[in-house]
Amino acid sequence: MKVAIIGAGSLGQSIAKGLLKSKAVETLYLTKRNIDSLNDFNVYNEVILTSDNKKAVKNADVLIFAVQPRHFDRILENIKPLITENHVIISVITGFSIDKIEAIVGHNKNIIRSMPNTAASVGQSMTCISANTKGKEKVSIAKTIFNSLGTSLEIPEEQLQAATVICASGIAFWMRLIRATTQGAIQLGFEPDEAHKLAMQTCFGAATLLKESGKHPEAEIDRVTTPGGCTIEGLNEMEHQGLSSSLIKGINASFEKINQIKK
Ligand SMILES: NC(=O)C1=CN([C@@H]2O[C@H](COP(=O)(O)OP(=O)(O)OC[C@H]3O[C@@H](n4cnc5c(N)ncnc54)[C@H](O)[C@@H]3O)[C@@H](O)[C@H]2O)C=CC1
Ligand SMILES: O=C(O)[C@@H]1CCC=N1
Repeated sequence: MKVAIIGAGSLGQSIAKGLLKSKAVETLYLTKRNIDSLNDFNVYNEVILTSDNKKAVKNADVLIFAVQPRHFDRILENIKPLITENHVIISVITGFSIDKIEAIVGHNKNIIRSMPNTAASVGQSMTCISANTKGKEKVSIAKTIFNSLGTSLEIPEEQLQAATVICASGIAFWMRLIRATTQGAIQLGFEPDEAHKLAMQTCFGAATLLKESGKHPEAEIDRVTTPGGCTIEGLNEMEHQGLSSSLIKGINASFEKINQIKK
């Protein structure tokens, strides 16, 4: 597969690292206005760094757009004459609808709108994808790419804003929970690096338990909570302080915001 990442910034580089790690690409073009900061990628034979988007579009089959929303229209207009019916256009750009992309490049192009997260760089992204009518035939290509960076799920485009909150912003939400747990562990007497390790691995273990057992979180909670013990004491105090409620309210606030900034 010949892939181009147009706009290799923070997320674009996460995707590039994941694709290189999983050896999913034969050639990988990385474009950016100033490519100096991409020098770390020079060690890979399959990577071509360029600030020329047209060169990347001409030479790649799959185009992954990872620029800021405000730059996307102009970049698409610029390369539009070079986009063919064989290209697979994948956008990871927040809030930029398939309708808007079709209005620029045409309905007859394969368009996939996606929302990965930054864990793509370590092969653990949860990526949601939606396609236009023509792009439906190419969903399997997008899935191959995103499954090489973690797990993917095809959803209706109307749910993509919600998926952005849960999966993309979700990385930040989970980081904050890990940080809070770390702070709690330091208060209990652990050194910061030990506290961080305990919090991280316990979080990883909890997610892995659910993934591998297929159980509901509450079933795993029941296995930990000794009647009259310290776990239920802690859990109930967290709920009295609004743990679940504040997470749900935060998710809703984030969703309201993303709908306000939608293009
Ligand atoms: N799924 C997620 O976790 C996240 C998704 N996003 C979305 O991903 C997109 C990219 O976000 P970031 O990577 O954080 O942005 P960024 O600003 O780090 O990266 C964008 C890159 O595009 C480059 N660029 C600008 N104009 C260009 C042009 N004409 N040709 C080639 N490159 C050009 C910039 O130099 C920059 O390196 C945004 O649309 C954002 O909404 C952003 C953050 C997280
Ligand atoms: O915070 C934001 O608005 C973007 C969308 C998801 C992650 N970052």
